[in-house]
Amino acid sequence: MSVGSAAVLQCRDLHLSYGSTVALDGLSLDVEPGRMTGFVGPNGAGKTSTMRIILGVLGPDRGEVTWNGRALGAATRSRFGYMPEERGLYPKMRVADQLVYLARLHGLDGQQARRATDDLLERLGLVDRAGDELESLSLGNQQRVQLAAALVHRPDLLVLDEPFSGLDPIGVDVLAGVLREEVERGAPVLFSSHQLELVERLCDTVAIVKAGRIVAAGEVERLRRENRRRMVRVAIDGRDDASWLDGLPGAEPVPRSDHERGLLIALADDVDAQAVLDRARAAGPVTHFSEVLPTLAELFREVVAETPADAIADGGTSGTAPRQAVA
Ligand SMILES: Nc1ncnc2c1ncn2[C@@H]1O[C@H](COP(=O)(O)OP(=O)(O)OP(=O)(O)O)[C@@H](O)[C@H]1O
Repeated sequence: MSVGSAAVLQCRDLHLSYGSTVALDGLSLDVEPGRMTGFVGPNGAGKTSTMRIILGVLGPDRGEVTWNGRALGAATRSRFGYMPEERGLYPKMRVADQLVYLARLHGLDGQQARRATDDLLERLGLVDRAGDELESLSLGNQQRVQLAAALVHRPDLLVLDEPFSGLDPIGVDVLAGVLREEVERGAPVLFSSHQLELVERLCDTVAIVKAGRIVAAGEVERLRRENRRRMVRVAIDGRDDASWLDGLPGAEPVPRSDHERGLLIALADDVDAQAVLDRARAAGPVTHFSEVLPTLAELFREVVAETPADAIADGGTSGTAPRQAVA
């Protein structure tokens, strides 16, 4: 993966095994300032392991993590905010007390801790739950408290393991809004998720991991544009059929996964989209013609499917290079 020159956090060539299971096999990842980075990959690909290494919960067998070019130490890590996969707050403790306590552990004085807590309860829509025991809250609200716990010391970086899992759409919007504010404040966010539509909507940058290594990384828009599969959408007034494409090699109708009007057509590399437009115009009045980019979910399926599944089994010599990295 090429190095984003502005990256504040860099994971370089991380290797990690649990006994005979290889979890990370040369994973390199950049987190850049001012960006929300989505960390996606199939189950067991290595996302949680990477995040644990960033936070120092685990040490890698090989490789390193740097912050502004320097090896990570405990002092720097204490400035990170972490939302672990296994949520770890005190079930019987009241929400506000818990946040104040965590803020104090991070070195805030009583007044600062109270102010930070009140501010987060407000931003996360939890003011009226402040005095309740954590375990009495719904899972979605407990998740909001978890995020508050990661934020209470105004961290320099946020690392969040599946922060959106199980949230309803309003909860998603609340968390997403707070994360966006954090990025704007100056704390880059790295979060893992299996909700690819959400990642596409929220993230500036995405890193796709498979079998312990990054198989595609970069700006979401750029990855979608640089995907090899070109498609156009064409609507012709009064025609639903695709027979007007007959005899144009390399232009194939594809099943639609949405409810947009018109015909979706995949183009081979050597097919000029204008040739398709010319055909369409000859067939009737064209009411719509546009380029269609693959969704992140489609891109994910493609890069995950095409990367050799034996990348780990052979000790890492046959891995595919990342498709694209942030320049
Ligand atoms: N404590 C452990 N002991 C043994 N193997 C482990 C342990 N933790 C993770 N693994 C293995 O390491 C690999 C990477 O796991 P990891 O949890 O990092 O993946 P992940 O991408 O976060 O997965 P998911 O999306 O399912 O949460 C998997 O093969 C997993 O089974």
